[in-house]
Amino acid sequence: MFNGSEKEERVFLQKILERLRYTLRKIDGTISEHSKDVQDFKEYLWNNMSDMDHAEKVSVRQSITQTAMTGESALERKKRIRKLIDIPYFGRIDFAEEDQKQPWPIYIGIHSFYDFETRENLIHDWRAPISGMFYDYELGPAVFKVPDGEVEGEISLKRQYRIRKSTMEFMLESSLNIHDDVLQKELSATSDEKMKNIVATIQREQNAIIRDEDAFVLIIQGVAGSGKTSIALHRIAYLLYRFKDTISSDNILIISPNKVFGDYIANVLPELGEEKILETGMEDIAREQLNNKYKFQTFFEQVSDLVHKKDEAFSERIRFKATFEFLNLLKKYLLHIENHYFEANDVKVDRFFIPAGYAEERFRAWSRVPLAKRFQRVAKDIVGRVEIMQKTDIPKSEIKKTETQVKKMFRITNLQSLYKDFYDWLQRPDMFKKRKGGLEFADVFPMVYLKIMFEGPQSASKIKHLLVDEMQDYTPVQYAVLSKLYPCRKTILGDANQSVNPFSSSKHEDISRVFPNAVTMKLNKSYRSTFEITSFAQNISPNDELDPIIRHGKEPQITGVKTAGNELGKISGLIEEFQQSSNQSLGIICKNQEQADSIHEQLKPHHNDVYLLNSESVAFVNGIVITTAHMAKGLEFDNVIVPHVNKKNYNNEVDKSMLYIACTRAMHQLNLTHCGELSELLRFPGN
Ligand SMILES: Nc1ncnc2c1ncn2[C@@H]1O[C@H](COP(=O)(O)OP(=O)(O)OP(=O)(O)O)[C@@H](O)[C@H]1O
Repeated sequence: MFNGSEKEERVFLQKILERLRYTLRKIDGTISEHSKDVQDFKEYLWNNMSDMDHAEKVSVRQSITQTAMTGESALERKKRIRKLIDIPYFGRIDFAEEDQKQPWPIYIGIHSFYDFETRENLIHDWRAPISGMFYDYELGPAVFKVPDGEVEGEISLKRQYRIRKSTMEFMLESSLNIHDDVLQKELSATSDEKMKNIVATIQREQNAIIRDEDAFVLIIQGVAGSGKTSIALHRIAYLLYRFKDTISSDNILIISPNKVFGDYIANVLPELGEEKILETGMEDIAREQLNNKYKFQTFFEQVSDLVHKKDEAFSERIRFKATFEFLNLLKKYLLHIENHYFEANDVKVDRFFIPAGYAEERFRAWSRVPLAKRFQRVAKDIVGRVEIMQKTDIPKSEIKKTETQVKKMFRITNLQSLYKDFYDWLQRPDMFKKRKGGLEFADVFPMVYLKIMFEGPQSASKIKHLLVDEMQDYTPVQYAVLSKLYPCRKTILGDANQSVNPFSSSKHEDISRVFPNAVTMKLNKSYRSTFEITSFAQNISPNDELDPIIRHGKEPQITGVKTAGNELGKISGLIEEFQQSSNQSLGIICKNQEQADSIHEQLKPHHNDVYLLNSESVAFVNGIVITTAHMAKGLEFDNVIVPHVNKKNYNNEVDKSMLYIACTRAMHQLNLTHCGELSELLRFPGN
């Protein structure tokens, strides 16, 4: 067998490293040659400019561009080879096609490595079709796809390696549960500053999602810690590889909940050798679509208001606008205004008169054009007709006047008045309430939707794939807006159990109603937390489908104390314990920002390295972080402390969501503290 023993594998690794280093030296040589060539061309151009004709100058400039481009791609290759020198590969399968006797070893890494001198493909990219078998099969029969069908064969060996800084730390021979052993090691490690790639341990059900090429809209419903975000980013890397001729990183947009989350995940794609992708948030989209004309409450503020005060009417308005039925009402209203709000009149401009009937006929004829755009078209038709009749051109000023007259035939054209009118038409004027600081957040997207449908979207988008994370926090109207703005392929992921606003959360079934052809895939295995933490969180918000990974750790601890001072003392003690441990990150996760601010103020004098994360923050930091459940969504910490879990602080549906999110952020250790009676939400056997 090729490289049968571990000793042979270690020798082979050295050989591969040698080839990689040799290639790196060659690339370095090429790069300096190219930069010298560019320099020479430039000097030549400079010195001979006056004697050269136009064609000659163009030709030299083209050579400069060409050489510079070749130099850049050499630089790109250099980056990849450097990464491979650190970790050349992480897996191997030996595969024999059906009619072959001898299996053929396939080493799998983050990138491929083709040795141009020996003409051998020494390392295969994890995204190559053949590498897919590493994730999908154990020993025995296996299949992979090729452009004209499938190749069947047999896997006779499967190995995993952990190589770091060019040194093999361990190598594991495949038996049925080997995959689990390596996975367990990865999951037990302490957290990193940024989300990391998981190429070496992608699980079969995750691989199916990463490599899915059929679904136009793919919805991933996954339990907390099931790898949704990781998988979605690996999927993007896969799509960029698979469709490199038609899609590049600037054709992909991710909608993420906040800047901290964006920063936290920003490293995954570059680690996988791809460029960063564009990122935006729902509020930015709304601001752009509304041309920055309207002030509005942010989603964060809406959730804060909900957490702070009980205002049944406010909750009811949110609930009402978060249903699929509400989206249908908006659609019906648009139909209603199209049919009833245009009252054609005779057009009388300085030199001409056109009867109302013609304006009416033209308005109906343009039925495929958004209402607001039709005014211009109708005016143009009217002017065109007059020009034919009068055999003369109509001056611009009269065209403008015609347009104004046509526009006036529509009962309401101001967006905000139209939006208000919608509630009058519904006979629910109580559902629209203006607040001091601008629109309520629940009104923002219905208004954006109305605007897009009334006026048409701002501009055609270059986005070819849209990624929506934390899907549970967006309403059907928000999805309808996304579908109008980005009529491209989509991957939408989230968890209905982790909504920060249960009054306006969406389940995958709700989202499927907006995208009827969407394919839903589920991830039920939870990887982030120890079995003990996952079981604890399950008691707060049970989910029968959740399948926890069996990795054991300390039982979560709830500590009740007599005074607020004692609670702070307990938290301080836990911080010291953490500082003496090997763990890297500690999240102190509060219910709302005031509580986070207050704990921060009180802890600061004793611990100068605590960092407050709020909605203004733009970057994630490792270490001791004090934040809210809302901000912590999507993030993870080695240790988590949830303070103030008393009856008064955690008692309703919103609180339950916050508590669940907070607890599921913990990877290895979870502590909860309270002063006063323990919250009912935590009264389950064992507490
Ligand atoms: N196949 C895997 N191999 C190694 N680690 C994994 C794997 N799948 C998930 N993980 C780890 O599990 C943790 C959770 O992953 P991720 O944050 O992507 O999950 P999520 O479903 O988006 O979580 P949540 O919804 O709770 O925020 C991360 O530490 C990730 O590295």
